[in-house]
Amino acid sequence: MTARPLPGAPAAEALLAETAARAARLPNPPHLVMVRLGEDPASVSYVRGKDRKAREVGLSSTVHALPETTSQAELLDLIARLNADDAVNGILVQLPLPAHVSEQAVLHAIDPRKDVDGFHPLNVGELWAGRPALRPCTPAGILYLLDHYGLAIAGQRAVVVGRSHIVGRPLAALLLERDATVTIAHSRTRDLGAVTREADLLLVAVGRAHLITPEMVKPGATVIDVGINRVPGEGGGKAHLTGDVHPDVAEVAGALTPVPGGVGPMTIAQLLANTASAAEMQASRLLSR
Ligand SMILES: NC(=O)C1=CN([C@@H]2O[C@H](COP(=O)(O)OP(=O)(O)OC[C@H]3O[C@@H](n4cnc5c(N)ncnc54)[C@H](OP(=O)(O)O)[C@@H]3O)[C@@H](O)[C@H]2O)C=CC1
Ligand SMILES: Nc1nc(=O)c2c([nH]1)NC[C@@H]1CN(c3ccc(C(=O)N[C@@H](CCC(=O)O)C(=O)O)cc3)C=[N+]21
Repeated sequence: MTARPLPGAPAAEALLAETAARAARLPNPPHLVMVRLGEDPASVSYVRGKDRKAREVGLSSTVHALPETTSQAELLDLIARLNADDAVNGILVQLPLPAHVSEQAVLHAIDPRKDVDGFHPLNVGELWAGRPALRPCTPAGILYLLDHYGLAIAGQRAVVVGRSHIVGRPLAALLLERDATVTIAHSRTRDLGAVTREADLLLVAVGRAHLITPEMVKPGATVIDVGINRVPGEGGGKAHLTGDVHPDVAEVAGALTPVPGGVGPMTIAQLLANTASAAEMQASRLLSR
């Protein structure tokens, strides 16, 4: 048996088309502002990809590429100006930040109504309370992908491997909201394979190439591979990307997302959908004040 592939592109295209239609209904194109510090190649490439897609769907997008040495005070000052600017609907500060800048201070500073990453503590709290709010892009994008392919969530045994604030924890919250029975595994989990083998729906966000091997997967399970690992090319050849899930898992799983081309495109599409949501909420607030 070989697992049904779950490519991100068709699901991402559907979400991007919905977003373009919502953007066209607003008086002005939703405006996303992204801020990055330094020249980390992965961050440069991700921000460029988001900026390009934003324009494709009729959003406006501005990138502030600041030097690595930018002080925390300067960054907080920029965020304050973006918060106060009614022409800015969404703000994203690319992570990770340099060590001299407190991630917590930055994420607290962003106006929760413009927090298109869903990382502000107010939005985190609303998420766990099951109330409407801006939701983190990778987890929300994964749920959209599951729905797009008609894969069941309610009543399923879901195992999330990884408990980061950007993927694992919010993903667990969204699955719980959709009535899955959720387990969160992490680096201190004993006998990881025994836990993952219980999963009808296995979602892996760790950042270790090929951590999940076939004997760790229940036959027929749906496997979502969030990991993005850069593997240097052999003998100085070109580097390539690989996931947290071993390719042989395709022989056991019922369905499996590829890396690249799986969850990554969903993250970008969801970010733009969140920007449209933020703009819609702000437009209705401006009308009523
Ligand atoms: N496709 C996409 O859109 C995105 C992809 N990513 C990718 O997803 C991966 C995870 O990212 P992120 O969540 O930010 O990573 P973090 O490094 O923040 O978190 C990794 C998590 O994995 C856990 N972990 C580490 N080793 C093991 C192990 N051997 N067994 C079980 N759990 C383990 C850690 O546990 P503990 O808490 O105990 O330390 C931690 O909770 C990365 O490859 C990243 O590049 C991230 C965001 C978006
Ligand atoms: N404030 C903030 N918000 C984020 O959402 C955020 C962040 N910081 N920091 C880093 C992580 C990572 N992330 C990805 C986005 C797109 C792809 C993506 O498009 N991946 C392509 C491949 C891209 C490539 O070729 O390098 C794919 O999987 O097909 C991957 C990873 C968002 N993150």
